[in-house]
Parts: sequence; C-alpha cells; structure tokens
Amino acid sequence: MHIAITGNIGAGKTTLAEQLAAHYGWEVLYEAVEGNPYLADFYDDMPRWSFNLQIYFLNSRFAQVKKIMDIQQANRVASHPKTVVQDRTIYEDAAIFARNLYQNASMTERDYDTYQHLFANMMSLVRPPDLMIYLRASLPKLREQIQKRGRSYEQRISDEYLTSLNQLYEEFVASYQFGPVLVLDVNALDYANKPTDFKYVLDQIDAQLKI
Ligand SMILES: Nc1ncnc2c1ncn2[C@@H]1O[C@H](COP(=O)(O)OP(=O)(O)OP(=O)(O)O)[C@@H](O)[C@H]1O
Repeated sequence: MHIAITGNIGAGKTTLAEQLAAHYGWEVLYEAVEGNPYLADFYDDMPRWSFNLQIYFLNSRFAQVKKIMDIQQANRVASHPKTVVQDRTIYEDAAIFARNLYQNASMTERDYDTYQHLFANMMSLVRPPDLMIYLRASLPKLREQIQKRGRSYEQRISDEYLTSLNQLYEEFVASYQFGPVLVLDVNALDYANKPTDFKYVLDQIDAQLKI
C-alpha cells in the first residue's frame, strides 16, 4: 500500500510520517532536504533559482515514484507486503510549488512550459496513493513550526509565499480526484505530543483504510 502525506512547509508531514511508520511498521520515503544544492540559494533569490530547484525536486520525486513502483511489484509475490508512507508527492511540486513560482513571476513562461511538459511525460508512470493525508495548517501555525525547526534559510520565507502556497494547497485538495483524501486540521491537533490526538489520527486512518 502507498500512503502519502501532503501539506505546506512546516505543516508537520515528516513528524507524522515517522509516527505512522513506528506505529504500523511502514517504511518512510523522505523528501531530500539535506544535500539539496539549490534550496538555500533559492530562498535568497527565487527568480534566479526557481527552475533549477524545480528540476531538482521533480527528479528526486520521480526517483521515489520508481521506488514505489518497485516495492509494489515486489509486493505482488511477497508474503508480507510493504506499506510505504511518502512525505510529499510529485503532484505538489507541479500543482503547487512550480505553479506558484510561475504565478508570482519567479519563473518565466518558457521555463514553466518546459517544466510542465516534463511533468506530463512523467505522469504517465505515476500511480496515485491509496490514501492522501492533507495536513491543513494556518499561517501562524506554519510560522511557529518553521521557527521551531530552525533551518536558517527557511526563516527568510515570507508570509506572502506561505499564504499563496496555502491557497494552492486548498485548490489542489478540493480538485484532487485520484483517490481518497483525509483532511487533518493540525491547528487543532498536537499528535506529536498528545497521545489522544495521535489516537484520533490513527482512528481516522484506520477508518479510511478499513484496517
Ligand atoms: N517543489 C518545491 N519547490 C520549492 N520548494 C520546495 C519544493 N519541495 C519542497 N520544497 C522545500 O523543501 C523543504 C522541504 O523540507 P521538509 O522535507 O522538512 O518539508 P516541509 O515541507 O517543511 O515539511 P514538514 O514540516 O511538513 O515535514 C522546504 O523548505 C520546502 O518548502
């Protein structure tokens, strides 16, 4: 099975992925942050680095797509099939991050067209997750968590950037039709510190997956 966690910067995807993996014995597929050669430069100068960064993320996310395909192939004959939990999906790169950069004029039209054509080619191989978990978080909550995590280059992210990503996330989730979506309001949930909140999340997931 393939579970994906989707949500804005600092929404708490990695924490939840790790908690779910520990609880259910799932394998986590992380987003490549350490060693990303563009991210810090990108936050300094988005127009200069937007295309480079988007190609980097698209490629690393496509590597995950292939890995998930390999696991699903192996699962067909395995006595103990694996479940993977993915920290952010390839859909978000295109529908949210790249689109936002184009809309705020940080990516040129020709670069955006090239990106979209590459993405469309890759999409022919992408299979949607069995469950998408959307972590909905307000701007103050995102800010609080970004600050707590303390990556220096992320402290430069503007409210405007986070707000427009949040709008695109809402549009993406409202129009997503590839499978079930579980929406969790992380403003009202502290699953990292409160066992009752984590139990609530598990109950919601169990009900969706019927386990
Ligand atoms: N396609 C993309 N375009 C621009 N920035 C991206 C893209 N994908 C990821 N990022 C950035 O890379 C970094 C990823 O960090 P990380 O994996 O910790 O995720 P996160 O979005 O902060 O999640 P969370 O706090 O919910 O675990 C963030 O700064 C994020 O915004």
